[in-house]
Amino acid sequence: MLFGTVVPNTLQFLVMATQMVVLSPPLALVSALGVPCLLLVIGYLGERLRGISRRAHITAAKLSSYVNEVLPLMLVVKANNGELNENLHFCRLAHDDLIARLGKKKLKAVIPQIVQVIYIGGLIVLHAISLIALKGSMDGSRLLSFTMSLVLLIDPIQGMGKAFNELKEGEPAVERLFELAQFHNKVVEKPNALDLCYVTGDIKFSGVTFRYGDNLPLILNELDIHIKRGERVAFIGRSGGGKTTIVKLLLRLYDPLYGDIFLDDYNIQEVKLRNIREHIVLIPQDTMLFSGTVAENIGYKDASGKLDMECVENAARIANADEFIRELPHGYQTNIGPRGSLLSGGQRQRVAIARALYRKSSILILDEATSALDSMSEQLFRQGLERLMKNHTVLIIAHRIETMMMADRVLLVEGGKVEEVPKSSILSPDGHLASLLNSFADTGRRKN
Ligand SMILES: Nc1ncnc2c1ncn2[C@@H]1O[C@H](COP(=O)(O)OP(=O)(O)OP(=O)(O)O)[C@@H](O)[C@H]1O
Repeated sequence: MLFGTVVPNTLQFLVMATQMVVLSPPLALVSALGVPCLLLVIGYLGERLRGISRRAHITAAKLSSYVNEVLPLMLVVKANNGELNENLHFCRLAHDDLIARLGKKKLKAVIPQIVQVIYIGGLIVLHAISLIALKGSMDGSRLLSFTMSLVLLIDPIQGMGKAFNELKEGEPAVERLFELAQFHNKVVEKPNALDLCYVTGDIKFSGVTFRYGDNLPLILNELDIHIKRGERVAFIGRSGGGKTTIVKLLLRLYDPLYGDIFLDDYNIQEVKLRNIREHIVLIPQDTMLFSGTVAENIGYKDASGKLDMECVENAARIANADEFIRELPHGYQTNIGPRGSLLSGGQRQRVAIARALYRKSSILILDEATSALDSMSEQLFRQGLERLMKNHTVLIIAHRIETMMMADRVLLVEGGKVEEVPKSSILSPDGHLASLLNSFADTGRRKN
């Protein structure tokens, strides 16, 4: 823009203005009075364009975030006869976006015309005044040359105006970028953080108190837990009780308000963030796969950037996934579609186990899915899980009794604290835990 528009237009402007001063200094002075008026008009129109561009950015962002949200949920939309509603919602957002973009295009198209009309109007008035004022003191050819210079001045003025408007149009996008760049992550790694190459998997929460925001209730209140290396611990409790929050704090997605969390006796706030997440592998409730091949999904984020196919296949075999992967059209190189949509729920879960095995971490977090698989898939998944759990410290957010029984200890998360409950009480039909589990189930049923 600098060399394409600003420099040539400035040069042309200076040449024409000099010529006008040489031809008639008093007329040039009168003409110069018109420039600030023109700049004011261009400035005003530029501000309007900026406002309309900002609105167009917002409507486009709303439309794209809506599409991103609703497309993956298409199954839920169709199953609930929500097509009409979603269609209307989409049309409304698309219409808003269309209006904002059209407004921007119209203003951009009309700005040069407005500037031209004002300029030509000014030119005519100036001409009339000069004819009366000079009363023949300026000969016809000089007046014609002066007028021609004035006419040719419109091009550089419009060129500069266009450059100014392009700047104004781009300003909202730049402002948004600056806003994003100024976002500060609350979890900050210390400059001299430790590089922990290996951990055995011993975890300690000491007096951990946490809330998500200043005015939000405490989720954890002086929580103490010690999970020894190689231990399997199941967390149970009411929905919203804070089980997932414990896991998020361990991954250092948030920092506690008070208290400390230790990994192998190292306070995690003193350890490099990358290290913490290297040693902990998470299998979330909703298995997250990416569009790409099965092999890429199993070896997701291999730090070396190169997939070790032997390790990928080995992980898939242990996870009971190798057999179905080999039956796919291109085996491990089959593209599994957006979010792994070409695989069944059970297959996706086994790929997730294979991914966890590939990572070779020492701590495993399993957030058990609440929806059950069919019994064959469930059996294959559990077999894979059992093999994965070996040599790991395991934290399970458990919803089903079978999963609780896989753990060495069961911790009940209640009122911001944890209480260990004997496994025998899970199976006892009239025990304390049985009635609690029933009350969780009732809460779940009421929610549904
Ligand atoms: N990012 C967040 N911001 C504000 N509140 C949150 C956030 N995430 C969770 N919460 C709140 O914190 C509480 C504990 O949530 P958490 O996800 O830990 O529960 P949970 O025990 O894992 O529940 P579930 O069994 O239903 O998954 C809930 O009341 C929830 O609404």
